[in-house]
Amino acid sequence: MKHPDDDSELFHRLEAEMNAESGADVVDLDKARSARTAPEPPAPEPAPAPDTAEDPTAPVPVDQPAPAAAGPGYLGRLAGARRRDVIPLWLRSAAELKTAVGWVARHYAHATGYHALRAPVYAARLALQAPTGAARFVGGVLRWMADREGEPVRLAAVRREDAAEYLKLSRQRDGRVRLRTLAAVLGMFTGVGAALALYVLAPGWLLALTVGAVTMALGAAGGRADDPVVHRAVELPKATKLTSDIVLRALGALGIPAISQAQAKGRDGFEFTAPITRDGPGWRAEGNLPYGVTVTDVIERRDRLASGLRRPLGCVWPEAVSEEHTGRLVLWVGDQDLKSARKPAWPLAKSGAVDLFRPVPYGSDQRGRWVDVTLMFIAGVIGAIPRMGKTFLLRLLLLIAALDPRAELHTYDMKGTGDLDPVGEKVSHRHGVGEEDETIQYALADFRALREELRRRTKVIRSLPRDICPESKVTSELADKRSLGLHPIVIGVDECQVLFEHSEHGKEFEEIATDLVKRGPATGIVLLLATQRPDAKSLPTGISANAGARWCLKVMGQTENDMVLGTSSYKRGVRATMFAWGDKGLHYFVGEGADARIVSAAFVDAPGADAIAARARTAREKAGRLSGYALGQASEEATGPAYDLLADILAVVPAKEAKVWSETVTERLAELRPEVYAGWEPDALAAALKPHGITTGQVGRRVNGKFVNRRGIERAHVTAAVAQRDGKRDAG
Ligand SMILES: Nc1ncnc2c1ncn2[C@@H]1O[C@H](COP(=O)(O)OP(=O)(O)OP(=O)(O)O)[C@@H](O)[C@H]1O
Repeated sequence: MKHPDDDSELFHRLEAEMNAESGADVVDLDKARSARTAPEPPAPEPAPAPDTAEDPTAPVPVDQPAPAAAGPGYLGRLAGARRRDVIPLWLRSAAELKTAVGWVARHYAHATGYHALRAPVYAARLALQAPTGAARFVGGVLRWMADREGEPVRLAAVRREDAAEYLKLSRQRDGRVRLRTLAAVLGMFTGVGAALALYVLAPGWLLALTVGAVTMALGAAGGRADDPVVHRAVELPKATKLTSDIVLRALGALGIPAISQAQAKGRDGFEFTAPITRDGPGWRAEGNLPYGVTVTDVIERRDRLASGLRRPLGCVWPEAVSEEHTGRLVLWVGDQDLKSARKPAWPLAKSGAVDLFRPVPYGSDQRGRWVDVTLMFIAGVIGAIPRMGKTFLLRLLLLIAALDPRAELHTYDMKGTGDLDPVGEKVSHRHGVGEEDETIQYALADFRALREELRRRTKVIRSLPRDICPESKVTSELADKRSLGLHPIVIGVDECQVLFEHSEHGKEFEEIATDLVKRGPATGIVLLLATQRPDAKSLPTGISANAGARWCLKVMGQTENDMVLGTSSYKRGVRATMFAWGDKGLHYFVGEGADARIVSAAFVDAPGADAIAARARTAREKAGRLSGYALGQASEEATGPAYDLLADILAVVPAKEAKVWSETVTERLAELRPEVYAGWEPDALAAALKPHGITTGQVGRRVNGKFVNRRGIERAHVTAAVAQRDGKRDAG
């Protein structure tokens, strides 16, 4: 830093005064600074020498003396050491072991089948080649007997006209030929003798076996190198082993100046901190990038890295290590592209139930290991551009919720394509499809009721004794107690922007949803929102900022990325923009108190979802937990194409008639739907209304000037029952 001369003088004087006051030595800062950059600082002294203190021009050492600079001692370093697993994780994982054993078994089963089918062809070809093989064998033996291998040396001696050498070689050859001829004749006799003995003495099968083996051996000897009889049953992919050279080559090709410069000077530009090892179905390299280079710089250039490694993009996964510095890179290179790699089957697809308070596997990471999610105590957002698997992911989470019979599901498919119907129709307490006014009203009534429920729950929790509810939140045990009504409530809304952007009720939806996101988790209410347009309007900041779980499939830009995954995620290298178009279901998952992880959601298609939902429904029926929308569906299914008594009553009793006699109602009903209501008496009507919680009472009317009292119903009771059943407040 430069000061104008006079300023500089003043600066130095002030500094000198301040230091003199504090009893410190006067130091020339410029010189002190230059000492820091001096190539070879003088050997550090334990205490400043007296002449240094007196001489203001003497450089001041800024580095600590050697013992202090050495950092923590041996024990300290041991305490802070990171121990590598004795048994690697992949070896401890039963699922991975099972997968690996399965692959090996399938590989050999395939190879056996392939060759067994072709065995007759192999036999025929070998038999055809046998004469050639026999000729080659005889020729080889004759050449051996004649010592053909020594011939070039003998000829060389002839060319050199070296008589002594030639004589020596000839003598040696004569001896060798004699011996070999003898051995060959003996072998021939033994062979022929053995053949004759076999022919005469051996059983048929042994003879056949021997002839077969000799023929095959001769056939193999008669083969051509460029046309093998047996071909490979499996072309193994050439997943090259990841070596340090390959990693360095790829890092050098990224165009990051610090790495390129280091490599130009003959250094590595990357310091490996652990050996490159197998990690699941791939290789793992770990090390330090040069000073100032961050893992984010590498993630940004993932496509170049893939090019440098000569691997498909879906195989190359650079990651940061959260507990280390920002230049610590873990590079995982899979054997197969993640999107084409076979996913393990979802454990809950065929059987099993869920306790929502415990972690449940819902997807697998790049290494094929299951990643868990605990749906309780979170509010979650799912964001992605269209067609990346957002709805499938939401449906998967709702299926998980459905498999806990205690959970009350509220499902809203605002896109209106029926993707959530498997869950909605079979288990949901409330289910709405489409963005029509009717659905919006239905959803609004439900949201309002949920807000009331939230308030009720907070009161219940507050009233519970500390020993039963120690953390002021719902527990699995509390959820079991039906009398408390604290069972999990899981609300899933696909294309939630339809609600929040609604011209009339948008604000109210936003208010209630924000409340549910903030206070819902502790009271056992889980709100899951999915949107294909993650911006402040479709996902209000009050909601996105408070969501405890975030799932982000492919998005196009930094704003959407940070909107779903949290502020600064993009900067920290958590970038859902790097997913390819084909990476369906692949997403970053933030939650479970862990750093962002790349997860490939389990794939459950519509028929699969139907089957799981049917299982969930059976479990609910057994537990007597089926309610609301799904129950309505059930009774309709059971009674066939039916009538809706309450709706019919509302149809025949106009709003202006607050109270009406039962006989009048039955008369009108019989007119409306004679095939159903003909012959109904007031008693039958009373009995049919009883399950809906509606009782008949005395209704007075003036007939011919006289006041007559008869049994009748109140229209308001019917509208209330319909509202309660359907959540339609405006049913009347
Ligand atoms: N986990 C997955 N694994 C493989 N493929 C998936 C997965 N999830 C979804 N897909 C595929 O992606 C396609 C799109 O999924 P989905 O309908 O959920 O997308 P979306 O993001 O909801 O689209 P939109 O915005 O149009 O509603 C599906 O047809 C499905 O085949």
